[in-house]
Amino acid sequence: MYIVQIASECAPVIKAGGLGDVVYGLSRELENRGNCVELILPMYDCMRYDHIWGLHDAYRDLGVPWYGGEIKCDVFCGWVHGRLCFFIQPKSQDEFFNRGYVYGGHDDPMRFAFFSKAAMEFLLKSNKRPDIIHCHDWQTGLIPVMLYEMYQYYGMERQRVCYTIHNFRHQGNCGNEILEATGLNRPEYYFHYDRLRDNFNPFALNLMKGGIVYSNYVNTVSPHHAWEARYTEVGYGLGHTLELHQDKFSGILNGVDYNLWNPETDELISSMYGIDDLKGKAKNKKALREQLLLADSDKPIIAYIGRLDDQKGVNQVHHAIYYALNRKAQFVLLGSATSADVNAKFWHEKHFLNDNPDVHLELGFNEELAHLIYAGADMVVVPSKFEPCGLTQLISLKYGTVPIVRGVGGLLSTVFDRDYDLNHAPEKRNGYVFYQTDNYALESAMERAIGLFYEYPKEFEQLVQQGMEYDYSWKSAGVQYINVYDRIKYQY
Ligand SMILES: Nc1ncnc2c1ncn2[C@@H]1O[C@H](COP(=O)(O)OP(=O)(O)O[C@H]2O[C@H](CO)[C@@H](O)[C@H](O)[C@H]2O)[C@@H](O)[C@H]1O
Repeated sequence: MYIVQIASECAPVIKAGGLGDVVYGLSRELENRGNCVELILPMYDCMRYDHIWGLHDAYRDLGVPWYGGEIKCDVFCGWVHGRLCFFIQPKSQDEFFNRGYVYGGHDDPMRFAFFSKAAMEFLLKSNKRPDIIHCHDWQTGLIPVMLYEMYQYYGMERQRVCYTIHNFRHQGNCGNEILEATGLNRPEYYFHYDRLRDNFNPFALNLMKGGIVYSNYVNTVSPHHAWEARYTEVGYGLGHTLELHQDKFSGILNGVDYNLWNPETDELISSMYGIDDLKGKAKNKKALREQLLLADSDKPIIAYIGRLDDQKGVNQVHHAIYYALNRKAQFVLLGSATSADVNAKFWHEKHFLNDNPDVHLELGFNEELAHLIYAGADMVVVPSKFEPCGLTQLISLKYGTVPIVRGVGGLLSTVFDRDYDLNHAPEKRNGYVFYQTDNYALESAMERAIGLFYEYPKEFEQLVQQGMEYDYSWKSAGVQYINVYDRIKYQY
């Protein structure tokens, strides 16, 4: 099968979070299964160009219709760790992707609507006719809309779209200028509730809703979150739309790319190790302490890695730092804030804790350090308010780092409480789970984990190994996505 992935991120060349990991890892898995996979991405100025091999011209002066005129784009092509990627670089004064950031512009819907339009023009004009176009999140929600309403009449009538939602919180709400810009026009048509009109703001279009309505198949990234999105508030207003389109909606649990995330082969950590030899893990703990200037001691290291965002339960992340310190544990945080106030709060905290030898807060994005933390920490906390899948706990399990998570979304489907999970035999349990959003719930789970570490080290080590035994690779998800593609390929 010929599959084109269109997305705003692909690790490691451009990664703001888990979306990038998934786009890369899934593409690799699909190729390993004998499919031809290509990726289309924006050409950001802030990409990790050192991860692109053989970057060269693929299409000069691609004319992309925009507001009745056109914007010329150059399309470059190169390999990102073996994946063939096309990068779209618009030549316009808007400088859509030359701003030193991936997201965060006041005109983000316009930037990514342009990207979506340009990706479709590129497919059309370079005569690429994939069996499947796989789009991700609101940034590419307009692609199935444009395919169905325009491009099928230009010769792309056989292409089918799979649309994956990684985060319902961000839906790409915008006004009807997007319709004018992309040439879709006809606001009276698109502003219908059955099409793109936002379910709650009658004056706004919703790009994610467009993706749901027009795609041949829609999924989110875990079965439990698929249920939550339909029936609880974490669908952020799209529950009714999902209900209407339930026959083409499901949840497929993400995998982790064990080529990149595997302590037995990871070159970014200080000492490689496997399930049968955890001495290497102890060396990484030492290396982590040395790198972050933490005191050498017998204490466990508890970590948090992730965006510092309301979704991730920032207040509980903050609480976890102090609880860990009170309970004789060390704490390492690696995170980048998504809002100015959270950023200020954690910078304040970093200064306040600067001289404490048991804590290190690293504010920013650092892929290399993330590897060392996964390898060197004993436990990781994930107190998310909602979590469509969550990769942190999956990576942690592979690195023998015990996850302490809130029981929501994909966290609930992948972490099984050592003391209380009645659905799994004791030897299949792999972490700690709490449910409520208050600090006591988090404390009780942390307390149990720290207690086991100090009081029953052998049992703690066994828990570590039980976690490492889990296989959360892309194998299973790869099969499920191919089944979806097969199902929609001949659909009319
Ligand atoms: N400061 C930092 N420095 C280095 N690395 C960092 C980092 N902050 C985060 N990361 C890395 O980024 C990834 C984050 O994965 P998450 O699953 O938490 O994704 P996120 O919430 O962004 O994405 C959404 O999409 C993914 C993918 O579908 C879903 O799993 C998730 O639930 C959903 O919210 C991990 O690989 C983590 O190590």
